[in-house]
Amino acid sequence: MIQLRDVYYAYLTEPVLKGINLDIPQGTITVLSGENGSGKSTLLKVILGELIPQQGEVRLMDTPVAEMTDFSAVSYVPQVQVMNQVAFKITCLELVSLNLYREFGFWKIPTQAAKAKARKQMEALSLSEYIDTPFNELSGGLKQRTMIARALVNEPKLLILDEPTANVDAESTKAFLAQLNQLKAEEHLTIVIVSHDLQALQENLAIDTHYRLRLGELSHA
Ligand SMILES: Nc1ncnc2c1ncn2[C@@H]1O[C@H](COP(=O)(O)OP(=O)(O)OP(=O)(O)O)[C@@H](O)[C@H]1O
Repeated sequence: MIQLRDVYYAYLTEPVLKGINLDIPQGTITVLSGENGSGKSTLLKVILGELIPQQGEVRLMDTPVAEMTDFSAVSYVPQVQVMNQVAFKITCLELVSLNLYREFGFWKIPTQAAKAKARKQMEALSLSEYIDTPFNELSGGLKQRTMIARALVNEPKLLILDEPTANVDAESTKAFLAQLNQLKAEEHLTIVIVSHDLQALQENLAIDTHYRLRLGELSHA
């Protein structure tokens, strides 16, 4: 699903990523940890083709990422801050439905079918009571969960999560990680998680591989 070969990336002169090799098979859960500033977000951006490495090769779903035009099978949820707001008034259901825009048809507005799918996805993440709530009024944890519902609604093959349990209480974290296990087992979803919350992950998540990024190099944790 993801392959990196000898990848170097530098913003300025000193490389942040120094010869990264990585193989992530389909249907696995990979955890990526490392100190603040160790390059985790940079690595995610390289995997997603947002940053082009100066050296090395990045392949997503057997295609060089630089040649990919259709990213519909890839969902990325950046870290959500409590202060994150969307610029216009929108309910959670509308926000989740918007990620089905490929199905909107001629009028380019969410269809009833898209809304029904979004509703089902929100229910699966225990968000039923927030369907009509304006997104900007939610707490950080609920915003995070709504963004994850949005990421899952178009049935991706690859889900990349940056600090998904930050600002989320212990009980919701546990429920959310159980859902990730289920998505791996039932949908064969490939999941990559950047996290500091290692104890919760190790206790509740069916992790296949845990890598640590340190001084620009990746090793098994
Ligand atoms: N746009 C940029 N321009 C220059 N340097 C940058 C830029 N973005 C990040 N860096 C530097 O690259 C290094 C890695 O940053 P990155 O955000 O990838 O780390 P991180 O492990 O994700 O950190 P955190 O855990 O704090 O999110 C840091 O030294 C950071 O200051």
